[in-house]
Amino acid sequence: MANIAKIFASRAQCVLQAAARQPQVATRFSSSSTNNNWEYIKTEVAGEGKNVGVITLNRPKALNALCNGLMKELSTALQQFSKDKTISAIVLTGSEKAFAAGADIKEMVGNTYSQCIQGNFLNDWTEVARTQKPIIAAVNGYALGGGCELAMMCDIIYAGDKAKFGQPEIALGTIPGAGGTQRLTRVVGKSKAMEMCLTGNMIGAQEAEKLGLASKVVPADQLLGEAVKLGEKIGTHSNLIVQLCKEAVNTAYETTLQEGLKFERRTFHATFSTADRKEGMTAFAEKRPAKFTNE
Ligand SMILES: C=C(C)C(=O)SCCNC(=O)CCNC(=O)[C@H](O)C(C)(C)COP(=O)(O)OP(=O)(O)OC[C@H]1O[C@@H](n2cnc3c(N)ncnc32)[C@H](O)[C@@H]1OP(=O)(O)O
Repeated sequence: MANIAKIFASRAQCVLQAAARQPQVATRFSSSSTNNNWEYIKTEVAGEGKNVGVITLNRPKALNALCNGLMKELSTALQQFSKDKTISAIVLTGSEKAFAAGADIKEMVGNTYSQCIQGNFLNDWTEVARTQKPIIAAVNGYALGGGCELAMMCDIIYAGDKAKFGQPEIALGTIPGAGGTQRLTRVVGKSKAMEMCLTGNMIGAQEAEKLGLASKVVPADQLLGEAVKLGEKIGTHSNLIVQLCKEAVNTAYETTLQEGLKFERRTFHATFSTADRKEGMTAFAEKRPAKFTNE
């Protein structure tokens, strides 16, 4: 028992991310501190405290179809924001017409079975789901196929009121390959996931919210601002504890209830090895705002 507590405590120390956070105010963007030598994406930092990393998929002519080059840039940008101690949360967005219209059909049309197997096609997309910091998908327009799967790899989905989600791979003679049959089913249940995957029919933003796929629907032109505000709100808390909390929620999708409850309990116990847990509770008792140090 003591050993397990120690493992979790040391893990808590290992994932330490120091960052100065600022209170939530208006949304502000700046690209000055980020690398913008990208071909398929744009990156910037946003928020009053410049602690929200924003990645915009930027391949408008192909409705942000997720070609290899785009996915490689996305992975790199996610890794950069993950390592950046000033960043508390990441927003991933696209254009007003398309978050992403799926994997690039023209790029994969000539793929053979042996190439897919030997290259483990689409495996590198999992970088998104492996990211330790919270990622908010801000979805306007089409999120289809790999686009819907990409949104579901994020932690929270905010949808613009014209967003459309779907898994249309069946119409191409294939099936979802990056989580569409798995993550979607866990979120919306078998009947709806089966209907979407077997027909290729899209659902709108309101229905996505009703089903729990999106947590909020906002007017399209306010979407990015709302997503950044959410990132800023998350950033007012300890980055360290946010990371542990994200891991605990994600564990609910990976394991049995009993194992998940055990993981949660031990992670909860591990927070008692952190300075931020002590500070959070002390600040409450002293009726003052907490000053987290991510330790
Ligand atoms: C993980 C896997 C296996 C997958 O994701 S498979 C792909 C799943 N996604 C899809 O099947 C959606 C494919 N796209 C579409 O059905 C239609 O483009 C939409 C989204 C309904 C939009 O329709 P429209 O508004 O009429 O735009 P449309 O003219 O089709 O698209 C604009 C351009 O983007 C291109 N494009 C759109 N989606 C694309 C995709 N997934 N891959 C490659 N190119 C794509 C399209 O070919 C066109 O290019 P061009 O102007 O050179 O002809």
